[in-house]
Amino acid sequence: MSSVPLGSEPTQGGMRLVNPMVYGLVGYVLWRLWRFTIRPFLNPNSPKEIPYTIPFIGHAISMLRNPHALLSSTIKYCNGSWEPAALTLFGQTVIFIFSEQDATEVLRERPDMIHTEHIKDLLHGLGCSGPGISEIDHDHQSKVSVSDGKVALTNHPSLYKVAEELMKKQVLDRHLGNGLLTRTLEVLETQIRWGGIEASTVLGTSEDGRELTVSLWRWAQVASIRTITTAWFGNAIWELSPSIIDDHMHVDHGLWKLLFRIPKPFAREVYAARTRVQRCLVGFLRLPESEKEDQSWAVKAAVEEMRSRGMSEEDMASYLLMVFWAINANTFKIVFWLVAHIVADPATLAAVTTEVASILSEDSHESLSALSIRFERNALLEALYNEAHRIALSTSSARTVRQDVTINGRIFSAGTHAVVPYRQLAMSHPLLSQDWDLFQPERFLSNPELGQSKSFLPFGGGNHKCVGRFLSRRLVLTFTALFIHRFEIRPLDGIPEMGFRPVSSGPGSPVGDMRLVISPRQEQQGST
Ligand code: HEM
Repeated sequence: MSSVPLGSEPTQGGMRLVNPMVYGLVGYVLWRLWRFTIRPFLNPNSPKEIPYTIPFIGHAISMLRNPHALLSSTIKYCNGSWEPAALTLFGQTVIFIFSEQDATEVLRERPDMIHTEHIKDLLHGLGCSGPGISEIDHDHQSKVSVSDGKVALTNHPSLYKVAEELMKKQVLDRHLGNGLLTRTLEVLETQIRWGGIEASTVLGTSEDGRELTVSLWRWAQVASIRTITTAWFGNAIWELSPSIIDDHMHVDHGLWKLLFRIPKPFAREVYAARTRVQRCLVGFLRLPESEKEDQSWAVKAAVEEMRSRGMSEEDMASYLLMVFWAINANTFKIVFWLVAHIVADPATLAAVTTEVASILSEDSHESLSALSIRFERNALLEALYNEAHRIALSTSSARTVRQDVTINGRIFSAGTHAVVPYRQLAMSHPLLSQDWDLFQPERFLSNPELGQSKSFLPFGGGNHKCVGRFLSRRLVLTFTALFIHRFEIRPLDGIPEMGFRPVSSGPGSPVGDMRLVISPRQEQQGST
């Protein structure tokens, strides 16, 4: 048998294969050395960069799988210093802010950071065209004739700025705000009547018809979304689309797919739901004014503004879809967690029942608005409400850095994004983080100022703080108080686990449901 000498043909072919692999490996090692050792050494004031394995993809897969686990390990990697840390998500550098001091700086109104890049991404995800996004995002100028045939330039602020002011005025102006609140509570009240329970909420009826088994998750959705939507858009919207609540849920659930621009074949459900809501909103735009006289002032004014700018009906519908999503995305989740935690603990249920009964017995002729203020001022209800927000926290605020800026000694480079994840921000506070996974309203009861802590921002902070925070609080507390006052409640399940989406669109949602057996309280039939 003749032996094959070393260095003959087959080995050269092997070398050809091996060479690119060796070059690749060397290149990869050099890249890591540069990126995670040399560069940080040369830029000691940049936020700490968290190493990753796959270039471009960075931490995106971990973020999609479990955002909070990724952020916890990031904080650990920084030795629990709560320093800002940079993660890479699909080629973009995102600096996560964890401390109260840094969050306050990032959230305050400042020229070097903008929040509209994220609004543009959201609008794109909700189907708005390029020209529509540009109209919504850009200030522009137009010529107007002045005296003697002369022409002057006049400034038009972007639609987003105009519409943001309309929203603020709608909820914060005394007259407009009170009107909206009254309407919200009126509709809400009809959702918590034995005779007003929506069929989709009911899972079963006892033989004698005196008890119903209901889905708490569905009830929270239906009551909140129906209430808020009716108060903002008026009743006619329900005639245009009976499925709008389910469609909203699909959009909310799959929003991250729209934001990450996942192709349609892999995200059919969310694209189909988005199309259905858009069609409904186009229908809403086409309704004669006489059929939507009960719409809110802000929606009417925003539509007039969009029409005066000559926007297409489709882009107007995408803008309204963004409003529809923003006003409806979060409140029902807090309703769910608050009621779930109260009814799961007999002692808490008994205490709340007593408190609510005492508030309601004080003056039986009080308006719902006046009652809702008294629910809000009740120390126990307030502590429970804050604790429900704390345990479900998952909202975040995002800003884009326009030009290099130094924040508390760290340089944030132009083009990077800064995100304040409110769950981790709260975890940086010793009282909020203590026994994090346990529902302990006592932490707020014994420290009433904790609810105002700058580490506890479920509604965001700074200039873009949620405009619906007061309305949402009234709605959640009024729902909870009347629900507990009007029904005998027996939970069939324990409190479900909390699930979080890859791109947080608000508080966590339950994984599963909580079934409740309810019957009307004898003494409540016919009264409040
Ligand atoms: C539990 C309920 C809610 C939570 C947790 C919540 C949370 C938030 C957060 C964190 C922000 C700030 C986003 C940022 O900094 O970019 C925000 C903004 C906003 N929220 Fe809410 N929200 C809730 C309910 C509502 C309701 C009921 C409305 C409508 C009445 C509403 C309307 C808005 C609007 C219009 C903005 C944008 C404000 C701006 O950019 O200036 N929200 N919300």
